[in-house]
Amino acid sequence: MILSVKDVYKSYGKEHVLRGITFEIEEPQIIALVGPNGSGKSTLMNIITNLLPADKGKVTVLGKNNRDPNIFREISFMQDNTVLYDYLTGYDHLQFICDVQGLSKKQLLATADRIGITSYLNKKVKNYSLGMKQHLLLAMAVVNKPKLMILDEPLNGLDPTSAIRVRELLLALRDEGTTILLSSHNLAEIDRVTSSILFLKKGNLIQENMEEFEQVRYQIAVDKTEKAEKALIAASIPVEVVDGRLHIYRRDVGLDKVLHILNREYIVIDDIEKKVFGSEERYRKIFTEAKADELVQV
Ligand SMILES: Nc1ncnc2c1ncn2[C@@H]1O[C@H](COP(=O)(O)OP(=O)(O)OP(=O)(O)O)[C@@H](O)[C@H]1O
Repeated sequence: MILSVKDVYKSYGKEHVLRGITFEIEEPQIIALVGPNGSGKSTLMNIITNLLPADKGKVTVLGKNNRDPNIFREISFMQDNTVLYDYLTGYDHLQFICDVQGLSKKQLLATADRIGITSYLNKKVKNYSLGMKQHLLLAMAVVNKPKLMILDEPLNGLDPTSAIRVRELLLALRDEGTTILLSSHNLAEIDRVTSSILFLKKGNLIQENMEEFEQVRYQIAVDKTEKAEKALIAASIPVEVVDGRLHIYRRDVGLDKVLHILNREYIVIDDIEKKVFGSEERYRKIFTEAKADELVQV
């Protein structure tokens, strides 16, 4: 078991932020924690890493109680950039972690190189841009080669090139066997990296696998819509016609089969558009349409 969170409650005064959160991560993967501002994502991450005590509940990290300080040899926690010191350099920050954890200078420099921060490693953090700070925080989270990384909004403030780099880094780390629990408001990026999402709503958790809700729909414009629709229905392919375009879900059939049938009927294809219904649509459904009694406690 990589992470087990059991029945965790947390209130600030009368505000009940977490109302019995339970979930487990068994296999290495990237899993996202998603919810509106103030829904309790940072609170949950702080509790998992024992920076904040829960009112009730139990957290086990890599088989150890999260109160065991030794867990930080195998996990890391990337918080927001308020944890950085303006008058220290990036190198100083990394060196501190390396000193505490007995890691070599070679490992420090290799990490800086991997994250792409070598060119500004010796500058003071007060001169860093938001993106540079994010990269330093990531380097600090990676340097001890953790089995579990907990990342609070790692994609915040990154330009598209940096976001692509960080996404590739996260996928590479996952392939190396690292489990990553990350919070993000960037749902398009989440679609690209995660296999599972934990939606936090009103203190409860709704856990969903991307495979289960992600849908791909092809919208095809053809010269003879009615003829195409009949041919597809005759081949038992479910199709809807919306605004003169054929709508077909990938879960029902492969695109190659559809194209084969249209070709066979001498139907000319003007345009094909692929639409992915991912976490953004799911988010909208959960946070704007779902009623409280639809919430599933996992
Ligand atoms: N130390 C604290 N004292 C009192 N209330 C707090 C404290 N920390 C957080 N809260 C409240 O708990 C709720 C959850 O905050 P939290 O920061 O965990 O949310 P979040 O999902 O991480 O938000 P965001 O997406 O904006 O980062 C908010 O209503 C916040 O005001």
